[in-house]
Amino acid sequence: MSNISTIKKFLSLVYSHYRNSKLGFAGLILLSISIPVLQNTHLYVTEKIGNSLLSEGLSTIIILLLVQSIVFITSQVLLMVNKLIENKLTPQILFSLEQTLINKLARLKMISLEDSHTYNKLITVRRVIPQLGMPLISSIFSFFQSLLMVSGMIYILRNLHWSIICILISFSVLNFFVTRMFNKLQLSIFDKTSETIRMKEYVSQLFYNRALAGELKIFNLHHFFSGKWSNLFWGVEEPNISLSNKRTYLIYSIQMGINLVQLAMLLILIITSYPVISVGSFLLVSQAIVQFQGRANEIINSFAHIHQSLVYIPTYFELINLPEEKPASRTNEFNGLKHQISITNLSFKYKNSNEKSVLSNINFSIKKGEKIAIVGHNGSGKTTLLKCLMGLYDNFEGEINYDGISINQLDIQTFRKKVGVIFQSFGKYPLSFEENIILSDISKPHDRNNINNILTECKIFELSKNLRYGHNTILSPEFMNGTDLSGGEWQKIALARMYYKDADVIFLDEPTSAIDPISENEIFEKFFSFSKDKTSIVLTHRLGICRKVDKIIVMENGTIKEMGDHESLMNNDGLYRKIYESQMHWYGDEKQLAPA
Ligand SMILES: Nc1ncnc2c1ncn2[C@@H]1O[C@H](COP(=O)(O)OP(=O)(O)OP(=O)(O)O)[C@@H](O)[C@H]1O
Repeated sequence: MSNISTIKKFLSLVYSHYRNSKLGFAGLILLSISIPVLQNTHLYVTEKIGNSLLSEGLSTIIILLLVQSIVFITSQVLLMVNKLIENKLTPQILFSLEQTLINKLARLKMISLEDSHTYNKLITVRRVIPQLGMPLISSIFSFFQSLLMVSGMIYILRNLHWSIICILISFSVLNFFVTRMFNKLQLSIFDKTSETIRMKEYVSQLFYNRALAGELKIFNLHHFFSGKWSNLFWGVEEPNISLSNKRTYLIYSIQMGINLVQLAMLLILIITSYPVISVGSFLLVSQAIVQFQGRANEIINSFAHIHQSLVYIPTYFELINLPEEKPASRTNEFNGLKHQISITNLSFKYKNSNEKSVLSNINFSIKKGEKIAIVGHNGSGKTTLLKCLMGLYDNFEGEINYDGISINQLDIQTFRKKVGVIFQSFGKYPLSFEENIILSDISKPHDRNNINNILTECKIFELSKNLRYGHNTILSPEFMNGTDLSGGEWQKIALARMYYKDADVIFLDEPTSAIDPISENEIFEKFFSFSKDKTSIVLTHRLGICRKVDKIIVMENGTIKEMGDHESLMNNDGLYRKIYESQMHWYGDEKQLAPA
């Protein structure tokens, strides 16, 4: 895409959010024409005043002074209006650019959200986004405004020798190339350090993370991480400092050169024109020479900013154009499972996992209302399988069909409305106790009785009553009057959150890992009565629940190692029996164990 069309595309994106601010944009265009005209007029009147000092009467001089004041005040008023419009549009445009990005993130495919390239681009864009909105538009206006002024000044300087204009212009051209070179160097530093910047931000967040505060103290990690942070900090800053120093030396040297040349020109002007030159002409030409360079620098700076933005705008568009998870083919509404979920020859690999399949050739089916447990050692692929079944990854091989329809063709909105989940690392939001529960379906009308019933089912009704502000207590001690819950209490909140949603297919990824075995038993009894007609898939390392499910899937290295109910797997004398035997004392089940 050419630079012009990139800018056009970006401006039309910005403008599409501001159809109502037509007046503001029209005002900016009008102002960018009238301000330089007035400023050149001011210069012209200054010349007239200078020329009148010796030759004209007092009244003419007073009139000219009045005209000069009016021109000056009007241009100040216009500059003020210009600034007021910019003040109004700056946050609005920033808001719309950020909002577009946030909304895009919500629609991105899970696979993009787990890709480091996406995050590198995000960090770049989030850093420069404040420069891409109104500052870019201002630079475009300022570029044309300064061009207009410089043209006016060239007219004023027309009587000087052409070489003077050429020298002035050549300094500006030199400035332009220097700025361009530094922009390029800055960008390459930015590209090279974006991963380090992200790591630095991640490490610095560790110091503010309440959940890690204890671990950092006990393992005495503060020193280790602050050393790491310090290396990362200087790893990012050192190349910038060295570049900034080079830039400063060069820019100031050029500026000093310019000042010397300006001085030389004025001397030449005086020596060659004395005593013919009038005071007015001398004032005009000397001001024009100085202002010419100032304006030429503004042209360079605005151009440099436009040029720099042109480097980042494509990254913004790359993010905006990342594939979304809602292709047109997803038209089949899902109103709940009627018959079964069938998984045929399912294989999956992560983009960054060295071509190694995390799931290989998985085959099984789940009938409506069945309760399934998926067990297996760490890293055997359980969570990945769950994410595929929930439709979070669509780049798998094989088939996942809900009632015969491929999951990749189900309408996402209706499908997600019917799916409930508790992830291993579920959200612990700094919101009130009640908000933490109703988050799973915020569109549902508020029903206090329903919420209380759910709290009773999840054994947290008493807890909610004992909190300082009851249901309104903020579950985060970092905030005023906030409090925290234990790991097990948080898991009960997550269960309550899942119950609150009227889901039809339920996925639980280790929902009770932090709950004591007795409460776990009670919770599962309740869960099975709650989910009587629902289809549930539970991932767990604690096999107590497996005695109550219809089917157990035992996974190893991304494949299904065993499948069946508790009795048949115990008779198998395989992996399942081995894991179960190691845990059965938790469930008082020693007596039930028959020799294989
Ligand atoms: N986003 C990812 N990118 C690359 N590899 C991943 C990603 N997520 C998981 N893996 C890898 O896939 C394999 C299976 O992980 P998964 O989380 O599915 O296992 P699991 O059986 O749920 O483990 P656990 O019982 O510890 O939760 C692991 O080797 C893991 O390192």
